[in-house]
Amino acid sequence: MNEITELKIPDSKITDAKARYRPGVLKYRQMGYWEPDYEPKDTDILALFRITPQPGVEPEEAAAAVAGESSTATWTVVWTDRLTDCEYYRARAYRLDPVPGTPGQWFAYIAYDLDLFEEGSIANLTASIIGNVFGFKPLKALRLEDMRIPPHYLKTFQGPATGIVVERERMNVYGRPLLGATMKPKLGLSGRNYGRVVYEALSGGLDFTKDDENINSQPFMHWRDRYLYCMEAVNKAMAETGEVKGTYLNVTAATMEDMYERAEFAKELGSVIVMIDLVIGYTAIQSMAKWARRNDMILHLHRAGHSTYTRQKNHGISFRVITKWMRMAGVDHIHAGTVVGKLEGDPATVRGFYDTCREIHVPRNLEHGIFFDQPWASLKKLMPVASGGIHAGQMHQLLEHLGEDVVLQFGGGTIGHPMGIAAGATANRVALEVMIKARNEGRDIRREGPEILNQAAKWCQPLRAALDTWRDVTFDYASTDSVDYVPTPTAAF
Ligand SMILES: O=C(COP(=O)(O)O)[C@H](O)[C@H](O)COP(=O)(O)O
Ligand SMILES: [Mg+2]
Repeated sequence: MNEITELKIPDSKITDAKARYRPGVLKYRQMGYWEPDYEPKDTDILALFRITPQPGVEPEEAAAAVAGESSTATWTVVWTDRLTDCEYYRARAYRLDPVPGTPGQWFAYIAYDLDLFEEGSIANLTASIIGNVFGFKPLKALRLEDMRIPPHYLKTFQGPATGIVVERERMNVYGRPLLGATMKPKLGLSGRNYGRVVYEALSGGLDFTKDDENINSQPFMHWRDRYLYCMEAVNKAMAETGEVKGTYLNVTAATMEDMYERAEFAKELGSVIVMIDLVIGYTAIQSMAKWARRNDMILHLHRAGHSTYTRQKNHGISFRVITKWMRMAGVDHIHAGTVVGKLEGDPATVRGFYDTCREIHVPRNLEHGIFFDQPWASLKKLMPVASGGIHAGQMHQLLEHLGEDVVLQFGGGTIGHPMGIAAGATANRVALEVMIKARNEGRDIRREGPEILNQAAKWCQPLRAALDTWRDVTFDYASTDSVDYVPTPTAAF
């Protein structure tokens, strides 16, 4: 019989110092990482994990393990525990709720003291919160569903470099979504042909065109070539239409130095916007956000790669958390889903992402997957971007689901138009303008939308052709990333 048993140590937090700091292995609960009575402080960073414990692992122990491994604990008692104010620094799992309708999964709430994190660093925040724990053996799966970032910590971040209000002022577009197009084919066009597409799309009525996520500087089109032809197209389209136009020049590259060089050239050529991909990493994103703020540049973020870890409900990170981190990191645009397009997008879940981008204060709303009240502490608003398999025939649905502060981006839905690229752009612009007008006149666009489009198609041949080509195209598949919420009057939230 060993001494620990002799001391009759409890299965919960051990208060006897001799038993607690004796060399050996303790349960995370015994080390104090499960504290159901804990009242989170206003300054605490809160995380909500969906945990799926291995068979035989109690949910309290699994939650305590996540709190422990993401803060001060390791698998065994260490001498240095006694040199640390563990009582203060320890993260605490303080609440567990079974996931409605999903046996074996739990929502675990964990509180982290502000002192555990470096100011203004997404890298530091994430190295704790998602550092080791996702590979932890007692868990079958783990998902970071949501976080509450207190204003005290938010205030150490820059937030969006430009923000929705100033972006609208720079673009001189008010009262309607902005319109864009992603270049297609993604890869293989020469710089000159690429520039032609930009010109056609912008002169046809779009506000923006954009590089796709994987257009950087390949052998078929080096970046300087692309930037030069694109900006020639932008300038020509602006002169012709009298409107402000932009093209997201993707500055994603292998090193920060390369990205800065590309961004500087974009600025020199007069671009109002540059673009980065999520795959460059949090630190690079924050660096580019600071560069964008210093250089009066709108910063577009393509969420390339996110679905590798955001889409499955039981493991990874919800995109609502990525959205939150990106608003803190300081980008101005973020791809946030279309609902009706070709890519994953449950309506309620997407609504939660959009609120996280655009609201000054996001109240807890379990139906939209929002677990915490989130005040945004004056960080500017982040413009959501709807992109992926959308077309003019869905304009009423897009407006209904996504609202007005959004960029609607039609790649195939512009460049695939049977009458040409400029006609594709015109079809989208006309569809948008008539739908906004109808909405402003108080019409029920959800019900009357198709008829409103048909009426406009009588005088707008490009819109007629767009509707004839794509009207029946829908992507009806079940969403994988839906919200687990069963409304009951007695729900103890
Ligand atoms: O290529 C496209 C859109 O092309 P198209 O308009 O031809 O479908 C974008 O990269 C995706 O929409 C990104 O997805 P998300 O916005 O979900 O991150
Ligand atoms: Mg793409």
